[in-house]
Amino acid sequence: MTTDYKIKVQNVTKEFDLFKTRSDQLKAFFSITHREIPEFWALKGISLEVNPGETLGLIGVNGSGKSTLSNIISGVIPQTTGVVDVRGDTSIVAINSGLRGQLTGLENIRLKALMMGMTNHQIDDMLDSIVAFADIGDFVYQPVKSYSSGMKSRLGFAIAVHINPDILIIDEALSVGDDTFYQKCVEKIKEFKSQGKTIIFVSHSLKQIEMICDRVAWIQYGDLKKVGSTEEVVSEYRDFIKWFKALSKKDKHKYQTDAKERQKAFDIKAYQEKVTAERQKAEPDNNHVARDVQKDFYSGVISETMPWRTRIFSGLVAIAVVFLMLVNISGHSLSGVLHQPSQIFHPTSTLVGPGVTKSTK
Ligand SMILES: Nc1ncnc2c1ncn2[C@@H]1O[C@H](COP(=O)(O)OP(=O)(O)OP(=O)(O)O)[C@@H](O)[C@H]1O
Repeated sequence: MTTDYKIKVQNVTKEFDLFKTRSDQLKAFFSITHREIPEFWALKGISLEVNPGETLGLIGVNGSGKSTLSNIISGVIPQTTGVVDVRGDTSIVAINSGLRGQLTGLENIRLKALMMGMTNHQIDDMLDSIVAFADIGDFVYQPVKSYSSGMKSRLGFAIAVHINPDILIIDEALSVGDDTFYQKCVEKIKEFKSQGKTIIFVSHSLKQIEMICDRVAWIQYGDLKKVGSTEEVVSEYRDFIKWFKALSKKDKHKYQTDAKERQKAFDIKAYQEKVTAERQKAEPDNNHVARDVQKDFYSGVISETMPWRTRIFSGLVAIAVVFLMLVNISGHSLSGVLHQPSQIFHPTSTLVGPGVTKSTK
């Protein structure tokens, strides 16, 4: 791995819990161990780098993990383990992400630009240009939830290119627009490339990949199958698609089911041990390899479950709140109850009617 990368992804995994109900999700959040919930590993340890000014294509069959990886790189979702080092602002254009359905097109433009640190004055200056690029007419005044996927894509792309990010991530956004819009986007992407910007381009269209990308990463059911020159990787991927298409319906189903089963059965501890062993081999004099790998795996990660200390603290706060409520209801002073705790069960007065109390003493 080099040091002058724009994006580095190292040993990145992503686990999704396959909850059946909302209450299962809530229980798992508070429980000490929630491993009885089925796991699904959308990414099983991806390592790659993107160089400054490079356009990297992401290809792979449906459900292979392309969107998960691009969402992690753009900070939309956290990784489960691994290092994600992104040197610059990212802007992601995806068919179904980034825009708030309740807000109008104009409000979305303002929100996204404000989130990127622009001032209202700067936003006013470029508003007309964004609206003209999106070319969605009066729909710009309507809530985004009423847009077609092509319109969402147009608006998303228009916003993303105008806020001028260092890194542009395009996830299938060109596949839903019409030809005129597609050409406009391609021109803009070329302009970005000539300005030396870094682009990650996710697409099922190998023609688009070949036209736009300098290198390609092929993601296959959570693994990085191959990364290399566009020509080489696309050619190998085409061979795979040809082979897959030639399978019988039953064999296709088996191939996909086996891959998904492996994603469910993925053992993160075994993977960490494998990475540790490999690094130890590469760095025989390093006595702290296990510690370094543990740090790389978990230090940059935001836990989606409540950490132990937070659980204990939240529990103590909840007990204190209930205790103070009971003291208040009992009518005794806090010091009195602390002195003689049984007082909490003997209120000083009882309620006999609306706003009327009767002393029990
Ligand atoms: N929130 C989630 N909960 C559970 N599983 C998820 C979640 N998001 C994604 N997945 C699963 O993770 C895997 C990877 O999904 P992802 O959307 O990254 O694939 P993709 O390569 O972008 O697919 P496509 O080409 O169809 O867009 C899929 O099996 C998907 O079902």
